Amino acid sequence: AGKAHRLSAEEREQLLPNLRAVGWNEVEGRDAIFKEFHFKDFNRAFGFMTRVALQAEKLDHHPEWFNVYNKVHITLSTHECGGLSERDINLASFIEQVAA
Ligand SMILES: C[C@H](O)[C@H](O)[C@H]1CNC2=NC(N)=NC(=O)C2=N1
Repeated sequence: AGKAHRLSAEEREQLLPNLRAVGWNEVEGRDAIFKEFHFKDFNRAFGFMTRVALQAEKLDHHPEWFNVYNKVHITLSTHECGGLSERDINLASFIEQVAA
C-alpha cells in the first residue's frame, strides 16, 4: 500500500471539512479523528462493527474503538506515521457508508 504520510495542511483543508460535516472531530492533544455512533440496539451496533472490522482487516488499517450496548466510539489515526493519513480518511469514508 506504500508508506503512510501525515496529511499536509493543504490536504487537511481539502479532506477534513467533509468528515467534520458528518460528525468527525479532531482529537485534542493527538493527531487523530473521533466520532460517536448510536444505534437502535446492540445487534445493530455489533453488525456495524462486524462490517467495519472485515473491511479494516482487508485494508490492514484498524480502528481504535469502544462499544457499550448501542454506542460505538471510534478513533482513527495511523501509527506508522504518528498521525492522520489518507488511510484514516478512507476508513472514515467507508465507516460512513456502513452507518448510512
Ligand atoms: C503491521 C501492520 O501492517 C500495521 O501495524 C498496521 C495495522 N493496522 C493499523 N491500523 C492503524 N490504525 N494504524 C496503523 O498504522 C496500522 N498499521
